[in-house]
Amino acid sequence: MTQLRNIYVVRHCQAEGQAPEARLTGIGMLQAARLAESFSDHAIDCMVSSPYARARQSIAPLAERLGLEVTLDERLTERVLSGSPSPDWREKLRLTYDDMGLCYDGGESSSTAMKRAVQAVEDILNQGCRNAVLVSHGNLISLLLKYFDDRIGFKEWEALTNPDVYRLSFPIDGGSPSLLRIWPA
Ligand SMILES: O=C(O)[C@H](O)COP(=O)(O)O
Repeated sequence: MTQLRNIYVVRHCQAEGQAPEARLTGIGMLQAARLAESFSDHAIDCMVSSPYARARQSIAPLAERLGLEVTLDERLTERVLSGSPSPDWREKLRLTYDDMGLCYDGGESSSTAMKRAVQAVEDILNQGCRNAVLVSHGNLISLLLKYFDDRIGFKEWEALTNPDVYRLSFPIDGGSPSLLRIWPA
C-alpha cells in the first residue's frame, strides 16, 4: 500500500472580522473545539498557522490537546487583493483566478500569493512531518489548492465555509498529491 503524508489545510473558524487581530466569535470557539475533537485521532505531528488571531485561535484547542507547538508562518497570511477597498471586489477577485499575474494597486497577484503558500507546504514536507495541520485563510487556501489541482478556482473559493478542511495526501516516495475536501465533517 502506498504510504502517504497528509497535510490538512484548514480555513479558520467563524471570526469577528478580517483584521489580523480579529478574534473568533462564540460560535467560532465552539467550532475550534469541534475541530480539535475531529483531529484527535489523526496522529498530527506538526502544526503551522497564519499568525492572524483567528487562525491561531482555531487551532489552539487541538494544539493544547496534543501538547504540540504551533509554528507561525507569515507566508500563510491572507492574500491582499488590492490596497484600497472596492465595491466590485468579488468580480476583481474572480478575474485573478483566470489571470494569475493580475495585480491591483497595493495588492498581490494570485501567482505571488500561491508561491508563498506552496513554499510553506514544501517546508512542512521537508521537515518530515507525516500528518500536518496548516491553518490559513480563504483566498490563500484556494490558491494553494489550485497549485495542486487546477480545477480549483473562484467557485471553490465561494463554496468555502468557516471552518473548512481539505486534505492533501502526498505519496511518500514522491509524486502528485491527491486532494479531498473532508469538511463539513
Ligand atoms: O478570501 C477570503 O475568503 C477572504 O479574504 C476572507 O478571508 P478569511 O478566510 O480570513 O475570512
